[in-house]
Parts: sequence; structure tokens; C-alpha cells
Amino acid sequence: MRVSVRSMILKPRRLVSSFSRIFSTHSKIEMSNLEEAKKLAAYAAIDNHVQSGNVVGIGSGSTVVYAVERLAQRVQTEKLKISCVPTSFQARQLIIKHNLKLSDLDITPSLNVCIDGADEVDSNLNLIKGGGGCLLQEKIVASCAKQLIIIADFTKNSCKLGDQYKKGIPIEVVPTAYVPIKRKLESRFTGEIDLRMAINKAGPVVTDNGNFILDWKNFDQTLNWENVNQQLISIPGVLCTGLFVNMAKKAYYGMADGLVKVQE
Ligand SMILES: O=C[C@H](O)[C@H](O)[C@H](O)COP(=O)(O)O
Repeated sequence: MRVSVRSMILKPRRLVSSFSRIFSTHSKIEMSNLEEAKKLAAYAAIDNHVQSGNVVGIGSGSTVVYAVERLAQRVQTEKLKISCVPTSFQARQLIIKHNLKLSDLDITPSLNVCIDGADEVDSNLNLIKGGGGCLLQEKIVASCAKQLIIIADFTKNSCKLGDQYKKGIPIEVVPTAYVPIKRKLESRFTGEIDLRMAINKAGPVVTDNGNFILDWKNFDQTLNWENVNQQLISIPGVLCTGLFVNMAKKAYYGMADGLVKVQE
């Protein structure tokens, strides 16, 4: 288990100057604090961890949008040669939209780095992921990368999992097994287990892989997440959990004051 946490604050010079240019010429454009924070983190991580020749895993979610935007800028301006492996339908669409080279794990099974968001990060760099339903492919792609680098706004930086993120730990399950899995989880752990329901569609959320998601809410925050993850994935029908334990190398947080904090 990771015992030391080192934080540092980066002042991304290139970013500060490009932001001040944006705001001086478009002073009426207001980017929300959170969106600005996501962008800062994403740009800094791409600048620090991607170089020409790399195979890059592209995570999912709203923060990754900025990472792909920055990658596309660097491909244009620096003529970077990179291949991108998506972790979801959304990531694949982003790669295509920005004319980046699309790859997959058949073609490039070994990645230099995977850049991804998170719903919450604790002081040991354990993560909750899957708030957007993309956990399984994210975990597979991250496991093939030398480094998993997390990008997030400042609200994701917690001491313990569950401090701030209240939507629960996602668990991707085979649809036919969701009732027995829910019952097993309720008998073994405290908290509630909810089948994630879709919005604008009757019935449950169906993942990119055709599965259901159970969200485990109000869990005991003092649990050993490595053990819990092992227990969960040993239940037949559980395909993946949104607990990413001992996987992330660093987390970049865009802060409200325009700086970037790095946790490692
Ligand atoms: O299922 C979604 C993924 O795990 C995302 O990476 C995670 O939910 C964070 O997304 P966002 O960057 O939108 O906060």
C-alpha cells in the first residue's frame, strides 16, 4: 500500500499565458471554475506525460475531453506521432473527431501512458471511477499502460473515498445476475446497493459492454479497498468494480486559483 503522499503545485506557464490571452480577447466568455480546473489539469498532464512515439490510453468523461483537445493541438503544432487507445465509445468518438490515430489493444497492447478522469481520489491514490458507466474498459486499458495519470478538478481530491462523492462505488455486473449479486453485497457489507437507472430510457443503464451497473452507496469508509475489491470480483457475475486500487501513478488537479496540484 502507498504510504507517502507528496503534493506539489505546478504553475503551468504555457497555460497561464494562453488563458490570459483568451480572457483578454473574450472577456465576456465565462468558463465555470470547474471546467477551467478540468482543463488546467488535463493540459498539464498531457504536456508532462505524452511524447512523440507514445501509445496513449484515452479515458472517459468530461475531463478527458480537454485532454484530447490538448493532444490534438500538440499533434498539430509539434507534429507528435501518437496512437490512441480508447476506453469507451465516447473516447473513440473523441479520438475520431480530433483526427488522432485510433488504435486498440489488438494492435498496441502495451501503452506508454493512460490519461483518465476519476470521480474521487483518496490520499493513497485509490480511485472511484465509473460514474459515467465506463469502468470495465478503463480498467483494462489502464492495466496495459506503464502509467495511469488521473486528471480532475479540485472537488475530486479527498482524504477518504466517500468523503465527497456520494453516488457510490460502481460495480459492473452481468445483467442476469444483478439480483443475486445485489443480495450478496447487501448481506456482506453495510450501505445500499442500487441498480443504476437510465435517464431518457425506461429501465437500467446498459454499459458499452452490454452490462448493468450496481452503485454501492453509504459504504463504510474505513474498509480496506484492496481486500474489498478482491471480494467483489470473486462473486460470479461481477465483471469489474470502480475501485482502482494501486493503479494510479499521479493525479493532476486543476485548482480554483488557476494552479495545478500534483499528487503522487
Ligand atoms: O465512467 C466514467 C469514468 O470513470 C470517468 O473517468 C469518471 O466518471 C470521471 O468523469 P469526469 O471527468 O466527467 O468527472
